Amino acid sequence: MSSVPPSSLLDLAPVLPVVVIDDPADAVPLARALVAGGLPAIEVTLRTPRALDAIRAIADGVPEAVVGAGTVIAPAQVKAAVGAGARFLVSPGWTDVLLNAMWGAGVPFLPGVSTASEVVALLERGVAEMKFFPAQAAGGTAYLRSLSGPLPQARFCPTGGIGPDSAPEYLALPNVGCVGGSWMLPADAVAARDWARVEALARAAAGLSAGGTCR
Ligand SMILES: O=C(O)C(=O)C[C@H](O)[C@H](O)COP(=O)(O)O
Repeated sequence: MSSVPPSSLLDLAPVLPVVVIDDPADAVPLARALVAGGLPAIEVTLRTPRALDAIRAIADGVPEAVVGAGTVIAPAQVKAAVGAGARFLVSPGWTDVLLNAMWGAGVPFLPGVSTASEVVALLERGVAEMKFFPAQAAGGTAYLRSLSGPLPQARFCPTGGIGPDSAPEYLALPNVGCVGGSWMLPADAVAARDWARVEALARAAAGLSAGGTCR
């Protein structure tokens, strides 16, 4: 089974796919397509009733993937996700209660922030890697660039409204490790189980860098 390297969740790949899985039977072929395309870290959002089953299926069936849970907003979900095999946790926002639960889980985590005060509060607690959410709506690259002056020690995975065209501009920022997004999993491709198309989109995403392509 793969484990998240001690260095950083943000350095596994330039793009972290954010996945919504309705049918756990899709989990393994979907994860295989992403891994084959060069995106090993996969965030399965806890937004569907069978999300934990999807995480378990990927953890068991695709050992080369690094599967994590997204949309984690309650301590009970932390426990359930790690129990299902999640190797990292991502939240859209955070509270002290949630942060304590994620600290206690023993896996890397990215709490969500969208303001400077939230960043400072996380740094105060010893957390320097976070999700910037919702990235485009909360100020995009201009906002993150502004944060990098006073708060250079904070590193981000911006997520929300990012696509292949805007990703390179995020990746060019000194405080961005990777970007999150769902564009490599178009709803019609998933509905049609067109895993070859998902793999091709993942491959293009994996090749993104600050310059545009070929990291
Ligand atoms: O559920 C969560 O915790 C999220 O992170 C929401 C994400 O922002 C989107 O699912 C991905 O954003 P899009 O690339 O705009 O689709």
